[in-house]
Amino acid sequence: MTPRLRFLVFGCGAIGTYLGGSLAASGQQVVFLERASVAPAIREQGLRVQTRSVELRVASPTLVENIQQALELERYDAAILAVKSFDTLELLQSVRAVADRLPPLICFQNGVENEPLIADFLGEKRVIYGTVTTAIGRRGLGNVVVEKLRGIGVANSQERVPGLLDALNQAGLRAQSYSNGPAMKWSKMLTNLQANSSSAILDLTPGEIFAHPGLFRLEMRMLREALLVMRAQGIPVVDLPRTPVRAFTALVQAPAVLSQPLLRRALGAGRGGKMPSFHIDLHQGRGRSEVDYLNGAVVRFGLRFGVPTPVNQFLNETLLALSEGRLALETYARRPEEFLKAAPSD
Ligand SMILES: NC(=O)C1=CN([C@@H]2O[C@H](COP(=O)(O)OP(=O)(O)OC[C@H]3O[C@@H](n4cnc5c(N)ncnc54)[C@H](OP(=O)(O)O)[C@@H]3O)[C@@H](O)[C@H]2O)C=CC1
Ligand SMILES: CC(C)(CO)C(=O)C(=O)O
Repeated sequence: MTPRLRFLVFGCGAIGTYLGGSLAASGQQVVFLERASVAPAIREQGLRVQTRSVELRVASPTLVENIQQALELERYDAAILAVKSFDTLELLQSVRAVADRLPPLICFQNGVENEPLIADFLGEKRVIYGTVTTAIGRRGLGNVVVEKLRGIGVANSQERVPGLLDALNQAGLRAQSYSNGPAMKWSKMLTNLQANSSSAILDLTPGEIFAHPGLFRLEMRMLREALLVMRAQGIPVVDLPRTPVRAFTALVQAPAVLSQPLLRRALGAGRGGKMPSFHIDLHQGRGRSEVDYLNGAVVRFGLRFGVPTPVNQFLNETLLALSEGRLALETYARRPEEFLKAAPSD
């Protein structure tokens, strides 16, 4: 058993509860920083992580509501960043003044722009690239279910990473180390892009989207744009924990007769029983969406590297308009033909 490590977890939502709850249940010291509006209720109820075989419970988790309280309690070995990408900037602004007292942040968020932003605010030494391929559903405050256990990835960019990996593995999180952080994050983004925005916009399951020939073609064009943007930057595709991203990429480039049935099956298995996160956020009326950090990132990097990305731009703009209430939810709901008419042509 490695010595007890001290973790600070930013955000006690699906991923924060899963990672931090698993670490706490395995004997590591964990402090969660959550919003003041929900922290007392989570503290009272405790944490619950339901896996297929066991239910982990943390009866009295330590929750704080601001960074000063967190720093009064401990000196940390690592922090875990588990807020949505649209909350990263506000969080970094709230901790910037105490940057020199913070440990490195392992960034487990989806998207490819969080780590550079953390480095800008807190310095290169305080960022470790991370990824989660296990799918987690949120049942309530501090209450999550492991929909599909795969693992997590952590870039081996600092001396302390092997010790952190041991602790993560002892907690059953199936951690693997990666030598190329950006390749890990971009490869994860490829998997997140699949049927995510289209499922939210159309209110269809990923299976329904991949079964429709026109929607399938549009998805493949969107993914090929993302692959070209990666290639323009010299970022390779890598496999992720129990996620064969390279084989997936080969299928995206193959003829539809071959790829469509295989991708339909793989996509069904990919997210467990969970609808893609953009669908959940849109239909829960969250008012914000991570789409601008996934499809939107493809567009921004495409502009920078001279790669046209019209399909990603269309999906990003449409889903942002729906999320912000500028477009009615019914506009394309279960109306693939209308949606395809509005999409950029081949
Ligand atoms: N769920 C999954 O299966 C996976 C998710 N991810 C990624 O992990 C990241 C986190 O996602 P997920 O856990 O699902 O998101 P959730 O919305 O479930 O959790 C984020 C939590 O952080 C809280 N929060 C936001 N800002 C702050 C802040 N400044 N201080 C304290 N708490 C804050 C949020 O509160 P509030 O809701 O009030 O804003 C919320 O409770 C995302 O980037 C996601 O894409 C990656 C792999 C799998
Ligand atoms: C389910 C998973 C792991 C893959 O798409 C994910 O990243 C998410 O839900 O945001």
